[in-house]
Amino acid sequence: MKEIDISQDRQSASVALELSSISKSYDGRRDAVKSVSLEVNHGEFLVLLGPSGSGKSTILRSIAGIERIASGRIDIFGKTVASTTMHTPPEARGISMVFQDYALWPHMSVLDNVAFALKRNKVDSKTRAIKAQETLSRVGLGDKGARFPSELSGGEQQRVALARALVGHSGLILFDEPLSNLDADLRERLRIEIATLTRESGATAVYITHDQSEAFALADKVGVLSRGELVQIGAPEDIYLSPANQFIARFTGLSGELKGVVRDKLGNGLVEVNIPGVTDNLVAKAMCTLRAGQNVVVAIRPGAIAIDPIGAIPTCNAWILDVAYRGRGYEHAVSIGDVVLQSVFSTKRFPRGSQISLGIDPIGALAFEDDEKSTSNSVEVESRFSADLDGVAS
Ligand SMILES: Nc1ncnc2c1ncn2[C@@H]1O[C@H](COP(=O)(O)OP(=O)(O)OP(=O)(O)O)[C@@H](O)[C@H]1O
Repeated sequence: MKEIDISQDRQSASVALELSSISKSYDGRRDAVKSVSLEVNHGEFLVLLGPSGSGKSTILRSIAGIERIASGRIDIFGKTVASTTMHTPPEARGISMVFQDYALWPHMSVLDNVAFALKRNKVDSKTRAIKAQETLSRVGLGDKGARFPSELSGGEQQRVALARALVGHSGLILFDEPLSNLDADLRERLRIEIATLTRESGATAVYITHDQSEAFALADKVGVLSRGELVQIGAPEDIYLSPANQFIARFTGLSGELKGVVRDKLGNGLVEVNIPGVTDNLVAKAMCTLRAGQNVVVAIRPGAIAIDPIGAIPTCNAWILDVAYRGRGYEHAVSIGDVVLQSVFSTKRFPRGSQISLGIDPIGALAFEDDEKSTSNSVEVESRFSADLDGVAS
């Protein structure tokens, strides 16, 4: 099988990867991926974010050639590798992959694992060993080349897998939740290494995860998936500040949701909302066309809430339900009306049971049309907030 020569295409094509309306079904009935189209530019880092079962792995495996698409087209560096009628096998797509279970060859030394990636490019054995050693040094494992994978920690094994992906300069690297088997501290360190080393190498990356803080930290561009559909794609800041719908707002981190009725339109895309029992003048950003009298759900980003705001008019009164120490400050759970807002950050500790006032910044108060037509505020919100996102809205 002739391998695709990407070296020339890479220089000419600003679009490194193009998915044109790809669909895939495993049982012939329900689509695991529904008509997904997107482009990734050369050198760009795309993260596909979605809950379990949203189709992330299916898209990644289709790009790699492990799965056949039912319809649509996949182009890599300007060459079609998959369509309804053709399928280039994985080994001929010129792609590197980093898996969550590392997928190293157990019988080969660490150096050989990395060097092996160069074998298919017909690089001579001496150059292979030199390049593999250089790349191992770049990932901080210059002294571990003679070991076998079983003699390394999980984090070190994942670094070897990263070195193997980087050494071949394949141009396109696919990451399949590579950090999910690692503990929190190591995850953060390796995330930084993946971000910097991949960018330094000039490779284009597609990375899948269900962790929104990981996605926002890594990506130039985030694609959000829900039930096999690409529901929004854009810069992390755009997705966080202007989520296309309530699902995306929830999935990317909320303190809570408040149900209310639009009192007035204020201009500049803002509306004044009456939240029964809480406040009659919550200023929120309209996320769709809204009119006075309309029922809305206001999704509140954690970074938008300030306790006892200084120099600003408070939005409402609230009570502290819980407080948790987080190193750089405290996260509070606060009760307003019959709603609990979580992850309300302050550098000051507010004791449980104390009454406080809350300021809510409209930049993180996102008003969506409420389909349920009820103004009860007893909605339960699964807050997936990570403190990492605090700064995004500010
Ligand atoms: N080999 C398979 N056979 C049948 N159905 C499958 C297969 N692989 C995935 N699916 C189904 O396709 C849909 C998308 O699955 P996929 O694994 O792509 O999602 P995901 O977002 O990667 O999920 P996770 O984060 O749990 O890995 C799901 O409904 C899943 O049950």
